[in-house]
Amino acid sequence: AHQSCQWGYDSDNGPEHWHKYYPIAKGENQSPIEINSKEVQHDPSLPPWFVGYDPGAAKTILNNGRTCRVVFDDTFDRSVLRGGPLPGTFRLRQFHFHWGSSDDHGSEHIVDGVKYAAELHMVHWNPKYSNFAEALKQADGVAVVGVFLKVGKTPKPEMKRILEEIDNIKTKGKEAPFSNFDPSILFPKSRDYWTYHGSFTTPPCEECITWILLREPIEVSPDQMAKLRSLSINAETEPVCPMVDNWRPPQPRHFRMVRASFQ
Ligand SMILES: O[B-]1(O)OCc2ccccc21
Ligand SMILES: [Zn+2]
Repeated sequence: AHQSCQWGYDSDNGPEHWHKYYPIAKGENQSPIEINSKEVQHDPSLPPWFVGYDPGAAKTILNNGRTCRVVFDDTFDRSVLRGGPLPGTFRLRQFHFHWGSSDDHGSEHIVDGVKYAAELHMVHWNPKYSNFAEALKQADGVAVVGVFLKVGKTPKPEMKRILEEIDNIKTKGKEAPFSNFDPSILFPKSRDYWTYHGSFTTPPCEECITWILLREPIEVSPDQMAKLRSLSINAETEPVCPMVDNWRPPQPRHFRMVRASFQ
């Protein structure tokens, strides 16, 4: 089949290959990046960010063969993100995760050398553009709130509903209803964040994302991580291939400034 629809995270279709069909993958505004606290600039003028999510906007949970994604109704300003570095309100479209094959790695962004077990991406788009496909062609088209997942002793109760659905979406293409869920319950206590301009961490790697990375990780249990790793990338009829290590390594920062909302 056409290679471009077969990108993945293996040695023969992984991040080192993506540029062949998505040349922007070698661009100067790629994500993820390494965050080095010493090079970050505290910007006291950065406002706080806010979300107003309607639990009724949650629709389905999906295994797309690369991640576990929860999709929301984004046909109007129903669940929105605003403030922080953003111009206006952005509509919540979906959230998904990236994780490792063991607890000591899996996040995409790395903070002062620390790799977290996983990274949650809450994806929003700028409704000044007619749709998501249009928005991803614009530098101010998409805003992603990134949340690090750290493994500790206590499970994160707010993750339970997502992980309970995993058994219904084990293989690629499986989808299940997922309703009445306000994803802001997944956020940590602190609203402190780093922000910089970057890209999708997956093809098409478009450089359309204002990243808002939360400093405080949320804590999940080893069993909760194991549940996430029980997803498969294969379809039901194919040999089992675990969905793990679906993260892109850090990309060159080039001349980009990372700003911090905190001292
Ligand atoms: O590349 B990503 O995983 O990170 C940001 C994003 C947004 C929408 C789909 C996939 C992604
Ligand atoms: Zn992502």
